[in-house]
Order: sequence, then structure tokens, then C-alpha cells
Amino acid sequence: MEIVIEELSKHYGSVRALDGVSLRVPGGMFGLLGPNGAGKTTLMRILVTLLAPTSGRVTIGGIDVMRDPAKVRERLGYIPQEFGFYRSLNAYEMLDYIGTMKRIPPRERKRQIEAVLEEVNLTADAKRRVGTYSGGMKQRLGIAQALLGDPDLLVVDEPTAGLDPEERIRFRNLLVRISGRRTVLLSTHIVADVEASCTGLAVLRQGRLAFAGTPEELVERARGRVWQVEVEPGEWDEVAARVQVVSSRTVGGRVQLRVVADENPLGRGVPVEPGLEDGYLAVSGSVQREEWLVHV
Ligand SMILES: Nc1ncnc2c1ncn2[C@@H]1O[C@H](COP(=O)(O)OP(=O)(O)OP(=O)(O)O)[C@@H](O)[C@H]1O
Repeated sequence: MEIVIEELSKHYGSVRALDGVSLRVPGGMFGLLGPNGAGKTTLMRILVTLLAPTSGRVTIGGIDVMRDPAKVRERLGYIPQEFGFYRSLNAYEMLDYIGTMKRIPPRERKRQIEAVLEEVNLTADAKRRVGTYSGGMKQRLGIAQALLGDPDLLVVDEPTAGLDPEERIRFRNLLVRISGRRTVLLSTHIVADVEASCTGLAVLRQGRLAFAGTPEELVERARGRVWQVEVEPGEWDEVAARVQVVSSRTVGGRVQLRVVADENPLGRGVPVEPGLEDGYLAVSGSVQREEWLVHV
């Protein structure tokens, strides 16, 4: 189930949310990374037929998304950033409602609901009101509703916000498990989620494609440009103004920085092996905020 995106643009007045993006997404699990505002949600919403582009073309499994949206919808499941569940329904009723909307006939619907509940490990809680669910359970129910109709493509937008680390890992592993014979497009700004689960990825930056390839290729983009350097607290600002700081920690009153820079920072940096986050930083020019300050 290949997705082919050609010269895709979406403009809101003078804002270019997407600006001439061309990308091929093969099967399997594929990550879409980018800082806030890079255009990820805009791209996802075009793929799932909720938004019309300003120009360009998208085909999913050979079907033109703009010309044949109904046919595309039949073959995809979408997990949006926020899913509006009916809190007073239980999970079974919720899925029955969505299955009805997807026009799945009653007997087949019952079979599918039981199968997807089993798949996301919610069978035991199927008769509990959704309003009593934890964040992780709601996310799993989000996957279950997307799996109804057995779609070939699953589009997942920033799914792990609000999940604790354990729930995040469980959610990620579940996505990998169901990606076996499907294409799963996972949009996120968390590099670790992509690193742990995706075989291919793309990076968006200000509406443009900054990178497309394998995680290993993205790591290579940072090779020779990642340094560890110790600075005095007073030197911090000077360094941060000139290079991209990946992480920092204080060791015995001195600050140890990991930075991405073309040249040796302050002339006393020590080159270090690059990782995926360094590669992401090198192409996107952004810093992951939650990992900006790691003091020990
Ligand atoms: N309806 C809209 N009207 C005007 N501008 C919009 C609209 N939707 C999105 N934008 C702008 O388009 C750009 C891309 O937004 P988008 O939501 O696609 O980014 P994103 O990568 O998904 O970010 P986030 O991770 O914060 O959701 C942003 O500058 C945003 O402000």
C-alpha cells in the first residue's frame, strides 16, 4: 500500500503549511517527524481526505485521494491527535457505532469488534464506560476504531501526548504489531518513538521536506558534526548562540553539552558518535524541548 505524494502544497493565505512536498511512503511502519508547525497535521489531514490541498497530487495504493476520496476512506483508518469519545458509552457500543458509520454489516461488525478489542487488549474492559478509561486505554480504543473495516493504511497523528512512558512504549509496540501487513504512517515530534519502531522516515521543516530515508541514513547526516564539550556556566550562552545544543548536564559545577556543529565548538570539543536525534537536529534545525535540559 504505497503512498505517493507529488509536489503537494497547502497555503493558508500567506502561510505555506506545505510547500511542494514530494515523498514516497512504502509499506510497513513509516515515521513523519518535524517540529511544531512543520506541517505534519496538514499532510495527514490531506491524506485522510479531510482537507483539500492547494495544489499537487496524492495517490494511496494507486487511488487518487482528491478524485476518489470515498474509495480511499474505505481502505484507511485514522487516529487523530484528539479523539472525541462518547464518555457515557462503553467500548463495545462505541465501536458498534463507528462500525455502523463505516457500513459494516451487523454480523460481520460483531466479529470485527470482538477481534479488534482482543487485538488492543480491551476485551475485559469492553463493557466499561469509556469515561472511566485511562489515557492509555483511550489510545488503544483509538487504535481499535481505526482497525474496524480492516484498513490497509493506518494514519496516526501524535498519538503519545499525555501517555506515561510505560503506556507510550506499549502503544508503540502495538502499532508495530499491527503494521505487519499494513502501512502505518506515524506522525510525531518524538524522535525516540520513530527510532524504536519505524523502518523509514521523513522530516518536515517549515512545510518543506528536509529529509526522507532510513533511520540509519538520517544518523549519517550528523556524522562528523556531533561534539561533546565542557563549558563554564558563563560560556553557555555564547556556545548556544552559535551551535545547536542537543542536550546538557552539569557535572561538578561545569556544564557538559552535546552539540551539532560543523566545526569544533570553542576548539575543545570531543567528536562523538551520532544518534538519530542528532541527525534529526541536523536536518530540521530544531531542538526537542523536553530533552533540552537534562541536569544530573
Ligand atoms: N486552518 C488554518 N489556518 C491558518 N493557518 C493554519 C491552519 N492550520 C494550520 N495552519 C498553519 O500551518 C502551519 C502547519 O501547521 P500543522 O498543524 O500542519 O503543523 P504540525 O507539524 O502538525 O504542528 P503540531 O505538531 O503543532 O500539530 C502552522 O504554521 C499553522 O499555524
